[in-house]
Amino acid sequence: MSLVNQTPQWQALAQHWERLQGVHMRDLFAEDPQRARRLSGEVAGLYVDYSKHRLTGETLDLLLGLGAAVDLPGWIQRMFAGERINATEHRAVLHVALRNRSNRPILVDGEDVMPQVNAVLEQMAELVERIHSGQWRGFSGEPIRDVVNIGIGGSNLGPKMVCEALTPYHREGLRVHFVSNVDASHIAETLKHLDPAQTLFIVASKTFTTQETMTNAHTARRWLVEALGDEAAVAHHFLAVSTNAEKVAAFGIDTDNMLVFWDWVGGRYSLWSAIGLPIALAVGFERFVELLEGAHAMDEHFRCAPLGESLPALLGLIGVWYTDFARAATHALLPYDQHLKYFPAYFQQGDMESNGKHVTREGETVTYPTGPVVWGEPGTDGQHAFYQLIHQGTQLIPADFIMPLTSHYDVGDHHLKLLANCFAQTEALMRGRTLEEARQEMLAAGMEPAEAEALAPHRQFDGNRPTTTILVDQVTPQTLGALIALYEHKIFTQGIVWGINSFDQWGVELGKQLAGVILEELTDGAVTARHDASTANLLERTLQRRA
Ligand SMILES: O=P(O)(O)OC[C@H]1O[C@H](O)[C@H](O)[C@@H](O)[C@@H]1O
Repeated sequence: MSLVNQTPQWQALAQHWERLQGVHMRDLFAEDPQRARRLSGEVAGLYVDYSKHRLTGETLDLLLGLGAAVDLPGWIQRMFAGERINATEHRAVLHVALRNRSNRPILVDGEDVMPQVNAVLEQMAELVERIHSGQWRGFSGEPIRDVVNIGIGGSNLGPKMVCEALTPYHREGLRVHFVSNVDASHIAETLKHLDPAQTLFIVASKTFTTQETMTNAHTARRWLVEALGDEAAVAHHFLAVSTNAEKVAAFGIDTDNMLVFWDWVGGRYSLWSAIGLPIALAVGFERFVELLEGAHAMDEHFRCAPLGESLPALLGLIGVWYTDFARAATHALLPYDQHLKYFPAYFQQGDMESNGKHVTREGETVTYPTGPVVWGEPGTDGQHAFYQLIHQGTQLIPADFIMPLTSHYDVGDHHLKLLANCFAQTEALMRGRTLEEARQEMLAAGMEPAEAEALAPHRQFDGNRPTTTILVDQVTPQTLGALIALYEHKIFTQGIVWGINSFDQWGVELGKQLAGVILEELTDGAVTARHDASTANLLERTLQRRA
């Protein structure tokens, strides 16, 4: 296929964007009292309002036309059918199979993957039960009180984000920790407070070769064996989650203590697999299944709904609208829930590793922007830090506001204040404040006309800044599952429109290779490889100063 920006649908959108300049959302709302109702939808416990966007019915028709032109519906079917759509790695993309609660057969090369998926879920359930009931004992016979997940990237961010998000559901008596960074401080500070006799490590790595994870795993192993005085202790204190049984065995973890997943699960889409074990340990296996159910409900919606009603497809297409036509370079995720604090970081990987690509599936260089920079922090904290730029800066930053209607914490009027702030922000971003309004407000407050005149431009807001609001009644395992799947499919939609492969990540390889070379040089104390002058100088200085 030629580049998507050569299609008539794209050209029509570009012209349409030009025509929409000068149209303010305020006017769109004023013209159409049904706008909020028309441009919102509800699926799997999520209510999504996408009316505060710089778009009209015609925009949506054109975007849907673009989705049809790139055969988005066909690609959705191909993913769900287990086709090897990750062509650079010759892999299917089947995180949806991991949460396929209908158990509908999903075939990869003619073989149904569901029996394997269900078998590992069984294994997880048994393991969780044994650990929770105290049947699983440490080497010296003590029950497990602390679980340390050692993993990085997709083998860390997902379970960490979900464990934090579901804090109100945590079971008593078992604490879950996450160690990811190769910086020694991470593991040292974590282990400092733990009792080896009561600690279980999960070494989580799809490849079981990742430097950071292997380094931390070896450090944990040494710590344990030194404390318990016997190599045999490892079998009682280490589990592995991986696709690579050989490497797990080579590390010294009994493959009986290994949970598998498959090459058709991308690391950043793996929390639904045994990589989610820390979640099941933190909140119980039933809750983990509810998480899967929530995601499955969103999957079914994405698989079956027509594009015009598909919330993930619509959000994806609206994202394309801003990235490619408004040239917005970033996208903010703003959860109004403190326990969703890792949600932006999680989808930073989810989105940026998936759609941070500059060639099409066919290897052609794109001539349009692809994945935006994804970032964010929970509200209301962000309001007092970076929202200024979203309101009055020179960049257009589409933002998602994620808001639970009820809190798990019934404390005074905190939650009403949280809600009020969330809605006020999106209203302010949309409406803005005209120069005249700013002037009149100051005059009404008794300010001298000359000063009001001088200050008005500073206190004027253009508004017309786009936001999506996602409401959930409460953050539960189910609604969280649906929310994560919503974003996963949004990312998929965008990758299809841009014609890129969202499921590989070759961009992280080069740095890894060079790190290997440099590590050898640092270990040997001599710079021997060819480096640019800056790197060579930095390495020399490092060696001198550390000598
Ligand atoms: O699970 P692992 O094989 O250890 O990989 C951990 C992470 O490292 C890689 O560098 C990739 O960029 C990530 O997609 C992956 O999630």
